[in-house]
Amino acid sequence: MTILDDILHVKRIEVKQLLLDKQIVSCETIVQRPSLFSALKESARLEVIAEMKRASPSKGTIAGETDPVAQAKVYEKAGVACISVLTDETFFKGSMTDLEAVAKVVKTPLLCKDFIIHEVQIDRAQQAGASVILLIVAALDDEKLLRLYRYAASIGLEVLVEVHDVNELERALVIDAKIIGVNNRNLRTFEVDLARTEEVAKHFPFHEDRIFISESGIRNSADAERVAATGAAAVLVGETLMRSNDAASAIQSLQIMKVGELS
Ligand SMILES: O=C(O)c1ccccc1NCC(=O)[C@H](O)[C@H](O)COP(=O)(O)O
Repeated sequence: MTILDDILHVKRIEVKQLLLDKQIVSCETIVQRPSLFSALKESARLEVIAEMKRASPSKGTIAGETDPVAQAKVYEKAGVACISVLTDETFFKGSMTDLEAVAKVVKTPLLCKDFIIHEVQIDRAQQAGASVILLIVAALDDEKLLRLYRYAASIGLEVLVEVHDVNELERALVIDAKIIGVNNRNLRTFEVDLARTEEVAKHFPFHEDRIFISESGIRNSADAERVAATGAAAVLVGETLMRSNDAASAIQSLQIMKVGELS
């Protein structure tokens, strides 16, 4: 059993509850936000996807009392490409209320960071104001991955498809995922290793119209430079920004020029 198995067990219970909740209805894009894909494609610098993360299975409480609205405003002012809000309550102490509150105050692309296994969660994310959802390849079989990806796209959402290794990258490419993130965290040991990004990057079809992102364990500009060298368009950063006394400066130190863009 991995932490992912434990999380998915809770998600199955949550989905049953959501399906009973008649308030959740599919709705065409409620909030118009800029495209994450376009923002990352057009940028000359390594972009930051900044995460609102109160706690995690690997670290326990990180910043439990943080005001998500204040944090999101700092992120947006610092020019992040996207704000990610962890909405899982049981393992990350996040909530849909956090996402709804953030959605009201920012205009940037907004990622609902959760463990999605059913369409009703996608509807809920959109209803809360998200413009991007996460699909974790390790959590889904091929049929469900494709079905959820197509469903999200059909209601106007962008999808960050998360992989951990080259096999999962191949599965993401089979569904023609356009935005693919490598999570550097081993879900069995919680160890983070940026070599995961480097390994997957060797097999990533950069010549195609796709975006490559590195997620987890990014702490400083040296880490940013290391993953930027692989061809990553963005880093997804949670803990480092949540623990920082000056998140804006921390973000700035990660927004480095991409290799080949320096003149
Ligand atoms: O963060 C964890 O402990 C964790 C454990 C199990 C599954 C997922 C987990 N994290 C979710 C994330 O993807 C990260 O919050 C995100 O990539 C940011 O990571 P970091 O910058 O290392 O906080």
